[in-house]
Amino acid sequence: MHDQPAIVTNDLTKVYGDTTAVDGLTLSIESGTVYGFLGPNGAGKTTTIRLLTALVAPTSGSGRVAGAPITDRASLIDHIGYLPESPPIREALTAREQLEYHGGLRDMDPAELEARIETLLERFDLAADADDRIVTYSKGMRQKTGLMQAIMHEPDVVFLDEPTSGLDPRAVRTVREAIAELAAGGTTVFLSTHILPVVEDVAETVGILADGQLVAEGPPDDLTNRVETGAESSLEDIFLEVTTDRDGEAGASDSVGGRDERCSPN
Ligand SMILES: Nc1ncnc2c1ncn2[C@@H]1O[C@H](COP(=O)(O)OP(=O)(O)OP(=O)(O)O)[C@@H](O)[C@H]1O
Repeated sequence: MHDQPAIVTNDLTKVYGDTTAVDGLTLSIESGTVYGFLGPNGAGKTTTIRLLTALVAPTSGSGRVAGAPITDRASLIDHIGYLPESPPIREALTAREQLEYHGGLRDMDPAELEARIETLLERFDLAADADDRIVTYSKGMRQKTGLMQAIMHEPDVVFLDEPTSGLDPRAVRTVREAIAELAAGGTTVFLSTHILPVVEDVAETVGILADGQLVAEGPPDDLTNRVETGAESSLEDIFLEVTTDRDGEAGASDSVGGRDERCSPN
């Protein structure tokens, strides 16, 4: 696993009618790293994740995740975890029941499953609420339940779409620490978020998408050092610079950040 990139794509493209949601995306993401995936609304981030998790088929191009082709969901499924923006959890269940149900779907050994659930509930501060119905949970508690579900089978690669959305600062910190722990344990984390400080804190590499194209990529420090705005430069500066066109509208990719502008991740 460590000899090959965890995620590789080659010219990956997804077209919906007149919209090219993902446009010739070529990625190579090392195992055991956190990749921060940024982009304005509608840039194609969720579509990219749906391609990489075999939920939609590419129009053209190819990719592999944990060695499995992204067109082969059956091969891919054991290797990946996915926390979508709205986690697929059942309101009528308790968190414990939800996790048991999900582990059952994944054919996890029952004793191993129970131990794993206890560990996760403690880790995410949900042990005291684990036997209450999810319908009574706050947004943050639901988000944490979704995150536990995404990582409970210890996937090689986990895709997190806005994992800190709706969380209070303490819960954000828990999630940030969990992401760092996952990566330290060898899991590759593909993190899509609008919350730049979280990315700056945890990601080894950042990719910025605009109009379906990768317009900047590199370690956060390298990206921010490229912006000549003096001491105030930040990931927010680079984000705004590469996703803003000459008319000052977000989302264009043909001004500052053509593909040639990308930093090398190395
Ligand atoms: N199933 C679909 N059918 C048609 N168009 C779609 C579909 N899914 C996404 N799109 C379009 O593809 C483009 C990219 O959408 P996507 O949801 O991937 O962006 P995003 O970067 O995740 O946005 P956000 O940050 O707002 O979640 C948008 O123009 C969207 O309208």
